[in-house]
Amino acid sequence: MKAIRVFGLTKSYKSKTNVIAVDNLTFEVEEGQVFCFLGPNGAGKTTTIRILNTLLKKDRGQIYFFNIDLDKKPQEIKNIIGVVQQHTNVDSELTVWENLLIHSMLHKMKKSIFEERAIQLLEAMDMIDKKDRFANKLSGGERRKLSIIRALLHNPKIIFLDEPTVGLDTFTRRAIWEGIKQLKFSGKTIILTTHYIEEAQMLSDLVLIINKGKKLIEETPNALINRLGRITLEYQENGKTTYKFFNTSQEAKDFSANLINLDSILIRETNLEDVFVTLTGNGGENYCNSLEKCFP
Ligand SMILES: Nc1ncnc2c1ncn2[C@@H]1O[C@H](COP(=O)(O)OP(=O)(O)OP(=O)(O)O)[C@@H](O)[C@H]1O
Repeated sequence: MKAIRVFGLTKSYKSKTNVIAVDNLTFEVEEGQVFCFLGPNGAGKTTTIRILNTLLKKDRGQIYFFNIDLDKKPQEIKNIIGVVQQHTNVDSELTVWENLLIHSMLHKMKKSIFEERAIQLLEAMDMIDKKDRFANKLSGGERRKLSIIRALLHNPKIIFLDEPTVGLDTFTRRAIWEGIKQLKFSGKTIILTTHYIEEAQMLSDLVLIINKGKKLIEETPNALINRLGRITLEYQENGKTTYKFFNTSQEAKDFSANLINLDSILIRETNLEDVFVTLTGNGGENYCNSLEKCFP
């Protein structure tokens, strides 16, 4: 079953330059998948996510969550999604427990169900001993955990995580990765945006690469790597690094045999970051932005 279907989504900001932030975007997300948006700064990821989260109005396009039309039943959709925004937005003046209680009231949860679920999630996220602490006395990682617990409290079917691990230490980041894997295991659909491409490669079933508001490609990480070539030859010549992609190590070795006077040379496995940089040029002016050019 499709958890999300988006057709022709378009959004402009009416500023001096009239930016088209999202340009005729169409994609589908299968239930139970981890679906990741990748794109350089300003690509249109947050705009797309905010529209899907009912926080921003679109100009054009249709959006369905489990066949429910977002235009017709936004409240019904709010009840089946959980949202962790890019900037943690917990209420600093309230305790952890009070933050959760207010969320449960907004979602009209029964008190007994709220208490049971809140304790379960606080324990799972190793936050139970912080339950009576004011949110402004939590560390950045603890506040992020609180916003994740809050997003999960009403047991949503679809969870949006906008850069969930930015600024977190290695241990907290790994704990959140484990949490995402467990959510997927329990059948939840997860929409992830991240600038950590190794995170996208490790967690995602499907990746949608977006640049300048337009979809470039939507495939599994593995298929994207196969398109480019599974082996990367990376060499430095006069301080300039060149990357070449091959299907086998032997092809890479044969090619490198003809290279002379190199500063350094490395043959390694291709990763999703190589695909991303090839497709988007890391947001620079000479980005490829064309599948035919990038993957002839
Ligand atoms: N409120 C706004 N008013 C005018 N332009 C905006 C507004 N919000 C975003 N934009 C522009 O829309 C485009 C897409 O921005 P968006 O925040 O969706 O990108 P993003 O992919 O999430 O970027 P990042 O990775 O930097 O968070 C950018 O050109 C941005 O400058």
